[in-house]
Amino acid sequence: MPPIHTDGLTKYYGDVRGVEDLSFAVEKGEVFGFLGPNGAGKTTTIRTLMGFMSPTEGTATILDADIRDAAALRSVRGNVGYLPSEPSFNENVTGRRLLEYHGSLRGDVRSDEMLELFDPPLDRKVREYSRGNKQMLAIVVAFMHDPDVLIMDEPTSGLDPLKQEQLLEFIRTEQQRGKTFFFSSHILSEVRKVCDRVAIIRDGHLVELEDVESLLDRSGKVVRARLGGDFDADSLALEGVHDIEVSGDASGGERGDGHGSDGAGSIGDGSDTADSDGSGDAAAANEATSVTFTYTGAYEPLLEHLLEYDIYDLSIEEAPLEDVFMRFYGENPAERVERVENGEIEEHENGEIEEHENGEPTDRAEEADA
Ligand SMILES: Nc1ncnc2c1ncn2[C@@H]1O[C@H](COP(=O)(O)OP(=O)(O)OP(=O)(O)O)[C@@H](O)[C@H]1O
Repeated sequence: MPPIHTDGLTKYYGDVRGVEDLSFAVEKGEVFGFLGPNGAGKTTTIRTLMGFMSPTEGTATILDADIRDAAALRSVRGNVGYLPSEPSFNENVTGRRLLEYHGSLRGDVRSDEMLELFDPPLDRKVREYSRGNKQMLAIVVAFMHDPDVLIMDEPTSGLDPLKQEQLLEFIRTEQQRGKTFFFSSHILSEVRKVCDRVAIIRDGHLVELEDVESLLDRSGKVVRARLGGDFDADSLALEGVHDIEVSGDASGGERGDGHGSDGAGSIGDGSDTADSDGSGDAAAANEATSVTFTYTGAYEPLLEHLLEYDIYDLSIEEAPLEDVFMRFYGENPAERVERVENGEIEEHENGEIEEHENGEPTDRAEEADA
């Protein structure tokens, strides 16, 4: 049995859905990312997995212990590390005292080693701790008994960028020692650095489960450029370019990078673009165009194309997770299920949606099938 396995895991808070019908397995030695926007159900899943709440339906196992069986779960706790989303400790004792206490519960194999990487001020009382200090203390507590399975809820939150990077690096090293990680995040970039596979949860439903490389290939990059020269927006219709927005801009910098300025408009929507700032002929030589788009292809053809212009600024970043959701899962999954049940749409195995009219496939859908 995989170290973590869920089977139809469902948790409702009264009438409020936390998560519904989650089924997945986390394999030994895997770093498994659990991704979703705020309120998607990440914490609910983790707290249910840890046995802090009973599932409404379905179940899960951790190291073969059924989470509904408190005694079984207790027997494996010593081999599970847990990092909550908002660590709460007894505020009136020192960090050192807390480590001694947790060491007495589950053992302390490596707190000294951990403290070299994550170093909260141990002799101060926890109530004096900053958010980042508390997070570091919680990380030491999660790892100090050297568990085989680590369950972590947004583990980098509260850490400064250097410590965030150290934690991700530490996770990679621990994975090589055969440790299994299940961690939630809403930050795609950190997930891509360490995870083998990701599950994406939205509105309590699992909407995707795939390896990270495939997800990133599909999610694309956000490209922002400020280009000089005689910019022709239509020429950007390269394969893999989506959601183009352009705006006129003055290259002297008075108007910032122009992103999101009043002049913004989509190609084809009839809005004025390169000249929208009305800067006139005198400024023409200094005129720049800001362009933002999503790109899913190889870099070379894109860069070759952009090099036809003077490039004042260029940034290529991963698409925010929210954009990934909108691109691939723009519809609320629960509504989608309802529409399938009502015969309004049909969902094919390749993920394509076929629209029906009055319960019948449209001509367009039939053509697509042919
Ligand atoms: N104690 C609770 N009582 C009632 N509803 C709750 C409770 N905890 C969570 N919920 C609801 O369950 C859903 C999932 O919340 P959850 O906290 O699991 O999401 P999350 O993905 O962890 O979000 P975030 O990234 O903001 O921490 C939300 O609709 C939330 O409002």
